[in-house]
Amino acid sequence: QDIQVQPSPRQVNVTGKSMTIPVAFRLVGEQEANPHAIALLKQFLGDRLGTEGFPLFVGEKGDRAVRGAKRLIPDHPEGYYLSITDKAITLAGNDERGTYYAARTFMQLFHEGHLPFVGIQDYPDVRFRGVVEGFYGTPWSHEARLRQLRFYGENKLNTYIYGPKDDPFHSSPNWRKPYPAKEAARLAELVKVADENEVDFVWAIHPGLDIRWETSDRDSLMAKFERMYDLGVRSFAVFFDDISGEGAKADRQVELLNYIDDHFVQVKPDVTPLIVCPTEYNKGWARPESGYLATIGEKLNPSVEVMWTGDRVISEITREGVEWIREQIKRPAYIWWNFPVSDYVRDHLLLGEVYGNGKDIAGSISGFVANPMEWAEASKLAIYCVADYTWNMQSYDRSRSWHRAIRAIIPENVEAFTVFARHNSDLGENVHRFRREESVEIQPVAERFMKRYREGHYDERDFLALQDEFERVAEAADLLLIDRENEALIEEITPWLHQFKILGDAGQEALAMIKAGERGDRELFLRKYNHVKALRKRSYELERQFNQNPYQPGVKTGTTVLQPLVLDVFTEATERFNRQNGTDLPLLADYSPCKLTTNVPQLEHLPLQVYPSRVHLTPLLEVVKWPAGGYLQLELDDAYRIPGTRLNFDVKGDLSWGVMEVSADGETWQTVTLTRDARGRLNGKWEDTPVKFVRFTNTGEGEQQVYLREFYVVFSL
Ligand SMILES: CC(=O)N[C@H]1CNC[C@@H](O)[C@@H](O)[C@@H]1O
Repeated sequence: QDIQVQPSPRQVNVTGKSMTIPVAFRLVGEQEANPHAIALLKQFLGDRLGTEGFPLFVGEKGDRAVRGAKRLIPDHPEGYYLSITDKAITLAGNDERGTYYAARTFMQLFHEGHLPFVGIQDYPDVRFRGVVEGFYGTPWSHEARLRQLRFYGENKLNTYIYGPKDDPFHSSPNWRKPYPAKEAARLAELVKVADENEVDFVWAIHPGLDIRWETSDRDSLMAKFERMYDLGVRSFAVFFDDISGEGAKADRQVELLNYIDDHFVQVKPDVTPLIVCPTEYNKGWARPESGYLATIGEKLNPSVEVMWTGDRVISEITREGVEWIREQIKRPAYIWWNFPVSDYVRDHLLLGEVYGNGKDIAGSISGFVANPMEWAEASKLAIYCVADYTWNMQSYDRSRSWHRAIRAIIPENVEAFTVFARHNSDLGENVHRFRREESVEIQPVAERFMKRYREGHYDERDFLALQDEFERVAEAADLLLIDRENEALIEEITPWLHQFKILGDAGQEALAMIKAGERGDRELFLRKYNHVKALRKRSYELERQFNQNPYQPGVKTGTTVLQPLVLDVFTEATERFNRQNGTDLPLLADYSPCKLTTNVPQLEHLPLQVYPSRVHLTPLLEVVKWPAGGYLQLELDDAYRIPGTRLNFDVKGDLSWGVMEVSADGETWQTVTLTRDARGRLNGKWEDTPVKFVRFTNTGEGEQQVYLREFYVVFSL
């Protein structure tokens, strides 16, 4: 039968035969085997375990219990040999973790009262596999982390890197300070549960925002690592990402890292290799003239792992890309994959398939950890697939893995969640220009239908297919809203489920407008028209109510295919009705009264948040390199007074290198006086004459490195 094991094992020999599950098992090898594997088996087998019964041999290579299998155990870290015959069961690890993984696979083979006769030889492609909790935004809760660690144990992920950007004891201002007692106790519990699930709990520190290259700060960092060691932490990382100025200097960073390696990691008996996230962590930012990567490659102790996000901040990982960086840093890169992280598109859920990474990169990397969404349960879809991909790349099948992930996460509502996830996977326009497929199956139907509808002869089968899809959307939302099997997941996605229900209803009603219009049924048409407008209004209100944050507030769903389809159908049907009836029913406002132009590369695709009388630039999480002469310009759709504009670049020095100006025609400009408030933000206004343009320019001599924390313009007629 089809042996379904997650992640997909390397070598599986099945005989096609099986046996009914023995009523009793007796463990052989308990004294020597990995205690976590033994604990897992005892918990799983429960009262089936006894002194009599079917023999279950468990142990590591060299242990007596599994000496007969010695030659069959793969000679790879975390490898294992598993066999089930009518005589005995053997779970033999190449090391302790391998035995644990053999037990995890064994547990998955129980199927409908039977155990298959099978021989499995298995081991992972990638040495370090897992998750880096490294996003901006609300850090995961303690309970969410505990659930994550157990999930990693189930999926043979061996690494969890604790590095939430907004934890003040991980980053500034308190990285020098010990955790308060309550947080310390929680971290100690996480370390314990990680250990039980054979996961390395890596504690990361992010000192670069304010580190001083003096002995005192070096000692503070060492002291903090010692305290984390006392809490049980045995794996450590230093993140130097998203910083500028003093902290970004490669030679200083290397000096500190080598000191930590020489005086902490190498002297402790049980600490795994140090991991660093460099400041130049992607190829788009690597500047050979800076010599940064060359310094890392030549001077950083070879035992230190160096993280890398790929060719860009958010990017697919390719063989060419990992070979390039390997040359630069003189070691395999430890991949920090920025997916499904959504801290730069916070109004979207990223529930789609994991794809686009090379299947030929295993030999060129040392690790692969995914940076997830702040929505821990929702992130499990992608994490499950990353576990499958990093364990056995060649056999990885993006669709099979994704469907299995859904079944693993919400087994009672697979169909509904599949519909929901299909239409919540793309990011929409974003500053990193990273996109994902969405609504793949229905997209060609939607495109063909709209084209032919506009031409006046759509295919009824397409109409019915779209109607059916919108019905499924509405049904899925309601089924998931009452789901109680994974309450933590439903709690996270509830705002999006409400939005999804509205989308399903609006889609059906917009299609009903077409039929009413064709039948000349004015009264019905107007009912449907008003219902769609009401649904759109409810959607906007929901956007203002949930998931408010200073970056991308609100709740977006189906933004790539279904939402545009509803708008297109509504608009076309209403325009036809107006023509046929001489009416002037208004269309749905979906305009943008503001256009951004810039010559600052990192700002070129910055989405705008447009409100009736305000426009905000989406704040950026990374350091912005603003070249001399670099400008950012907003063009409004009309001439307005500017009762207020605010700028916050979070720079310590003054902003004498920059100037804010306004113009009515884009030719003659007037300078706006900016005054700094108590929080260092620059405020200005222009009420003398109405203007259409607002711009900010680096009029200085050199490049400036700033954080785009806030930039908005309030305008009024
Ligand atoms: C190494 C890295 O990607 N650092 C940052 C900055 N880039 C991506 C962002 O979305 C963050 O989540 C992330 O923590």
